[in-house]
Amino acid sequence: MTDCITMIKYQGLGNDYLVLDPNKNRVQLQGKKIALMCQRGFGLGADGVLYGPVDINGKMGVHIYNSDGSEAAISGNGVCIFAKYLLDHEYVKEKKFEIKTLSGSIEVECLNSRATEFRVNMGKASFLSREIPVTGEVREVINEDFTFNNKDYKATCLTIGNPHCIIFMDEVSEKAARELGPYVENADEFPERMNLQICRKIDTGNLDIEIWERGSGYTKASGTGSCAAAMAAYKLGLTENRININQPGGMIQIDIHEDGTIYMTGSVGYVADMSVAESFFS
Ligand SMILES: N[C@H](CCC[C@H](N)C(=O)O)C(=O)O
Repeated sequence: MTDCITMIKYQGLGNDYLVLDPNKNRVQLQGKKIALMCQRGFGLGADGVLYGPVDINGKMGVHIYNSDGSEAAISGNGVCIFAKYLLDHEYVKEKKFEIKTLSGSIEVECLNSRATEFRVNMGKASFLSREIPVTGEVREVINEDFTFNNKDYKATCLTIGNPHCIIFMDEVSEKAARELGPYVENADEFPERMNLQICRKIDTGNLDIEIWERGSGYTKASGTGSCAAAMAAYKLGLTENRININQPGGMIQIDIHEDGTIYMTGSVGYVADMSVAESFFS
């Protein structure tokens, strides 16, 4: 029997990823193969692929891919899932360690013995247009007028290492996210495309969000999306600095520190070891 390729599926509040470890499989990853693997009809079904551990600037790191095969600099749920993988497979033994991503070194802390709860230092956000990026003169993109699909919206945009557009609405639903998401993701104002979170304030400690991810479409949860929604609400003076972000897959707690550092607390679960057909890689 030919060497089978194993991928391990995990999920973070229903935001599911396949981990492909190059130390355990001799494979070459290409974008279109990732997209095929992630398909829920012809493939294994996932919101993305985590390829690692690999060496990134001399540190243990992970490459993060969306289900369309595009590479993302950061994923909050992805980092929590990869941290669990590293602990489950004894790449690390400490409870606190760093994972290198294209957006930098991310400090993670495992909060329980089953390695299902993690606290992640997601760094600081920036609302600066040239960093997100958003076209036009350099400014902070706060409560700005945009037109998507011929409708007018007020949006706040920021980067958490990946770009996010936050729109507060009275109706936050899967339907609304699916309708608006593709227009925001691919708007001309966003040269590197865009993740969308539509939000409703419940009170100064709770937001409801629905998500349309750049490169993955509708998902049940988003770590960076939760950080972005919380940071936008806090910047707009709508919330305290500890905010529960309620989303279809569950709740992610966000803490914003005095210096602007954002911490997220997320939960992840192991789903399955999968033996994958060679045809996905040939
Ligand atoms: N689709 C995102 C990356 C994954 C974000 C989300 N799954 C998370 O948990 O942060 C992007 O292209 O920037």
